Amino acid sequence: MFEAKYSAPEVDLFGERATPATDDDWIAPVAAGPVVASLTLPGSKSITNRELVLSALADAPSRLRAPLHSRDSDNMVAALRALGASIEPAPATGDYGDDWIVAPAEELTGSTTIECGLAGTVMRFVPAVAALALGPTVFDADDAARGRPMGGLVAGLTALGVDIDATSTDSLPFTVHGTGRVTGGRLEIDASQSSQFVSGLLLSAPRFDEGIHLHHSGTRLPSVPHIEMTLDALRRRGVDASSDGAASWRVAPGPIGGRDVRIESDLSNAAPFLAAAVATGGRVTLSGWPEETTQVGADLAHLLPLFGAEVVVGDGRITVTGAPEISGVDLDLTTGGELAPALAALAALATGPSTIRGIGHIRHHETDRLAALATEINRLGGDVEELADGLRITPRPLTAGRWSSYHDHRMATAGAIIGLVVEGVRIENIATTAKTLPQFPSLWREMVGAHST
Ligand SMILES: O=C(O)C1=C[C@@H](OP(=O)(O)O)[C@@H](O)[C@H](O)C1
Ligand SMILES: C=C(OP(=O)(O)O)C(=O)O
Repeated sequence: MFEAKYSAPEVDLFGERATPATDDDWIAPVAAGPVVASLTLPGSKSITNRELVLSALADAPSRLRAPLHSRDSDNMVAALRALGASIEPAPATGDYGDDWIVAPAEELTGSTTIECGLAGTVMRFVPAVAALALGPTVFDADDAARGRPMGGLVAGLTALGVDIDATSTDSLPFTVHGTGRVTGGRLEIDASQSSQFVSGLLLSAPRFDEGIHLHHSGTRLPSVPHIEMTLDALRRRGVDASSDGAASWRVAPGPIGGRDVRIESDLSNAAPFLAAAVATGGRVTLSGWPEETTQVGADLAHLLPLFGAEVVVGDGRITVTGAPEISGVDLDLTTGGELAPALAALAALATGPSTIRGIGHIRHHETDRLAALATEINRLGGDVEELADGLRITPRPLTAGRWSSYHDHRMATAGAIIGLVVEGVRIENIATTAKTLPQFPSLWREMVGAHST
């Protein structure tokens, strides 16, 4: 379970304004004017955790350069070590901590317990690895994450002949009784609740006797770019992996190569920082912005202009310049649901109404994000209506108040965006940002405080 390794700083974060209240709430730093800042963000959660899994299943050692060090990636490292992989630090080649050298296990062994924490990538990617290990592996998670859906993955692995004990087939905890091999072959699953069910099967599939020919049978498929990220990561390691239709994928059996991989910055964690430029009419530059990527956060380059911002991408950087006013938007975010909290926060500060659709699945993220965003924005005086698959946001003047995080890093950072321009927003459990960005409070302070004009 989570230890206080990544606690929020208790010290003054932004002059007197950020002195913590009598409880542990974090007073969101208010921008004294347009925020003008340049930053580099740590590595991508989604790429780091895919590369860790592939490195642990590879046929030779790998080096991961500039990986993310956060609670989600630490949980992934611990999980793969528990199954027998060796993961050792090597001198840093990035700004945010050691590289990793990963040596695959000679033979994966179960008889262990894996704590997934709050990480969807651990609970959805590692069960198939455990099926390839010999012995039982128990999977559990924080109470807050035990309710996250697992049904599509459990049903898929079970259909492949993997023995899984569970009190509920749709959630943790459960035990995977690994036998050291999985036959694989043709499989149909319903991944409408999470693309991670698909990625979790594809990542281990080169090690299945017959690989996999996977079909999604549900009505909708969220977060498709994350499936493309999985296919891309497999191909870069020499695996024959492809999609043969919008909801069908093939991975051939065969070796996964060891690689020297540089992890890109996390472009989804870029969302609140770039949103700060939009919220304050300022200018924020992030370096480490890849020219080509499968990260859905790259879509911010065309999403933020819809709010009135100007965006320039090039030379490994993105610069977002906010306009004096924020426009309302009408967006379908089916492919990029993890960007929704930051964009909903901007919509709440806009001059006109917004609708964000295609994100029913984010009810299954760290919390029901549609309900959480509506509740928290409305608590500050906003007017947000929950739709079946999205939010309708009508801007109203917002006032000071408490913002609950629901153990959700992106809820905490959405509150920080609003707190830039609404004095007295107190964020409960800012430490939950450690899930993917332990440096959030200090980077935010640096951005707002040191560089405001
Ligand atoms: O595979 C991944 O790394 C992810 C897939 C997406 O999950 P969903 O398909 O559940 O939205 C995304 O929202 C999550 O943050 C990361
Ligand atoms: C949905 C998210 O996380 P997870 O990888 O835990 O699903 C997220 O980071 O927005």
